[in-house]
Amino acid sequence: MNSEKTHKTTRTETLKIKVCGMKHNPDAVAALHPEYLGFIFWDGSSRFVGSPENLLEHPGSPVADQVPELVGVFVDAAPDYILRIVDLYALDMIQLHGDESPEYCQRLKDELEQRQASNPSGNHKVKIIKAFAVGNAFDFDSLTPFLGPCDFFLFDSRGPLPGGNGTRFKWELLKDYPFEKPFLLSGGISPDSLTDLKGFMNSEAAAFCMAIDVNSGFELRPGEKNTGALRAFMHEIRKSNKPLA
Ligand SMILES: O=C(O)c1ccccc1NCC(=O)[C@H](O)[C@H](O)COP(=O)(O)O
Repeated sequence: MNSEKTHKTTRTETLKIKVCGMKHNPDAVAALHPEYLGFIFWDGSSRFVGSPENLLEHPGSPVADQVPELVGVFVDAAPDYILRIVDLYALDMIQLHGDESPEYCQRLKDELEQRQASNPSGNHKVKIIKAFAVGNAFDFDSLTPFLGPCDFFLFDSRGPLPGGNGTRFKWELLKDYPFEKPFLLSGGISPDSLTDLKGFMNSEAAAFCMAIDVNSGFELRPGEKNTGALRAFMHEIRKSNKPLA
């Protein structure tokens, strides 16, 4: 076994769960204690949480008992818009789900760090997730410029929409992932994915996978999650959720 392989089969963290596309029942989903809850701030999505004007009428967190970390999902949005939503919703993470460049990500990171530094009570670091759409092949080297500005990567399936397409990509492509940057696995995950997920979790492709992202595969309608299906799914994942030795 070469040293690269030895290194890549050591997953030391248990996998976390992100439930994305919250709109109609965020509190019920938060009560299941996923580690992350995602809210879509792109008005082309059927899961769009509302216009900034609506949000201004309801400032503060959309989740009453805010245990999970809150993730705002944006698609090629103006940085000022993102920063406004970060404040309104007390976001913990920003997920960039469009064609944002490394320079854009860096500017956003700088802005967030400046705001953190100028807030005397603020040790709250807002993290950046950059999402990438994966087709039949993927050039991981193209991600090198994103390593500095981004805290996490997210791999989703390429499709007609920027996200929420409900389709899977070939997870085995991730065995060629060359970085140590933790990533989220996303795209078309549903209750039917459990067997494949267990296989994935035990494969070297999952070495740097930090979370599983679920969305349309657990919906009663766009933005309303099926909490029964989620509870059963999360139980199964957590039961078999051991880091590799
Ligand atoms: O979910 C959406 O409507 C959406 C729209 C535009 C950009 C991103 C969006 N979702 C972001 C996510 O993180 C989803 O969980 C991810 O795309 C996977 O969705 P699905 O294939 O439905 O599981």
